[in-house]
Amino acid sequence: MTVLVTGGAGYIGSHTVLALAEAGEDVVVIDDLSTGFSAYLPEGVPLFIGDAGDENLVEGVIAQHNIESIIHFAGSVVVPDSMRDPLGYYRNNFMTARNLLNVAVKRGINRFIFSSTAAVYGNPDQVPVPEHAPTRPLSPYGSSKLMTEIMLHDVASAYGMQYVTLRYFNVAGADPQARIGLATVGATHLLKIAVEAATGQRAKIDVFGTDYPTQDGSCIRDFIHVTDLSQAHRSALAYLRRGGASTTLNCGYGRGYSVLETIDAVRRVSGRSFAVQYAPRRPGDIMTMVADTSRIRGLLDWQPQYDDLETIAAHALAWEEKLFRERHGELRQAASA
Ligand SMILES: NC(=O)c1ccc[n+]([C@@H]2O[C@H](COP(=O)([O-])OP(=O)(O)OC[C@H]3O[C@@H](n4cnc5c(N)ncnc54)[C@H](O)[C@@H]3O)[C@@H](O)[C@H]2O)c1
Ligand SMILES: O=c1ccn([C@@H]2O[C@H](COP(=O)(O)OP(=O)(O)O[C@H]3O[C@H](CO)[C@@H](O)[C@H](O)[C@H]3O)[C@@H](O)[C@H]2O)c(=O)[nH]1
Repeated sequence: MTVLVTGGAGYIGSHTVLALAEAGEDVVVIDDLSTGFSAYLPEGVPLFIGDAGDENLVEGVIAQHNIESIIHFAGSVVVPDSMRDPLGYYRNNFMTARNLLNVAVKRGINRFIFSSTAAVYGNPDQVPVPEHAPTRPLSPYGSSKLMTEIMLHDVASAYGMQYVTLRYFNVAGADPQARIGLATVGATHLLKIAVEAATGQRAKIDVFGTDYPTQDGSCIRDFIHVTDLSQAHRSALAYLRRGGASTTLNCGYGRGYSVLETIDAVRRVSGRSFAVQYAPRRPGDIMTMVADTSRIRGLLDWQPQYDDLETIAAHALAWEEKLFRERHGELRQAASA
């Protein structure tokens, strides 16, 4: 009984693969390494390098391994990039999932966990936002995820598949032991940029929009620690294995922090100050995004361990310092070779 994880070499995927492997699950990964890193997979986890939308590749992996469920992380993830390249996002998020589902149906795999996003809600009428709130994405990224959610629902109804769609809010932090973390070069996530500034890799951080009608004028986000999120995937898998009905669940803690508060948390845990520059609003940004978490807390056996912004910031910082040392060391070695 093996779990196929697409995008398992990426940020959230690698933390989930680690959580599954540590729990004794058999896991195989398909990843094209476009933004992922094979080095972040635990030893012994087979990696198939290629496109999760390549039906021949997926068929081959399923034929070789006794796959009982699929966790689908693979995709393109940057909201502003999707504004510039909508077709790329519809291809890599929607069409990849379509092909993967086609093979899953052919091979009779009937448990599927899908990485969706709070971006499907757009600007919510109600905060915290419940799962039944209207979905009005503001970006092609959010639309591509919503279209995939709808397709998954239709496929599951037609072929007797059970699924859990997880709508992640803002994922941040790193493995508490700093074994893995967010390593994407040029990542645009707020906490990543802030810890890059705190470690001197950036001269400043821009705050995109300080004129929102919020307490301090900046946007508000609900940050979830990546390790807690990885455990939510394990809990979702257990839920499906005990026959749980298909469902859609918000993944957050239910508390919002402004962009400025988040930057302050990084300043506090790092003890370092760095320049903060006010900049215009970023196209596609949602103003306030906070999860109503009653459904996930009611349905899954899931106990978050790191529900604290400073802990999230501290883990992100510890990982960034390690990554910086590693990359700096590599550069020095290359220069002296
Ligand atoms: N990071 C967040 O805050 C966040 C929030 C909501 C949803 N999500 C979703 O979670 C999932 C994982 O995101 P992440 O933050 O770990 O990003 P990531 O870029 O680190 O991970 C994506 C992984 O998928 C791989 N990949 C991309 N396209 C592929 C393809 N066609 N075939 C095979 N592999 C492919 C990449 O190489 C990478 O390893 C994505 O679906 C994303 O939309 C992320
Ligand atoms: O240098 C920066 C980076 C970000 N922000 C702001 O910080 C907030 C959060 O931005 P970011 O970290 O880029 O995350 P989101 O745009 O909220 O999107 C993230 O969270 C979504 C779910 O809410 C996921 O779907 C996306 O994949 C993930 O990138 C936004 O208001 C940004 O404008 C800044 O002010 N300066």
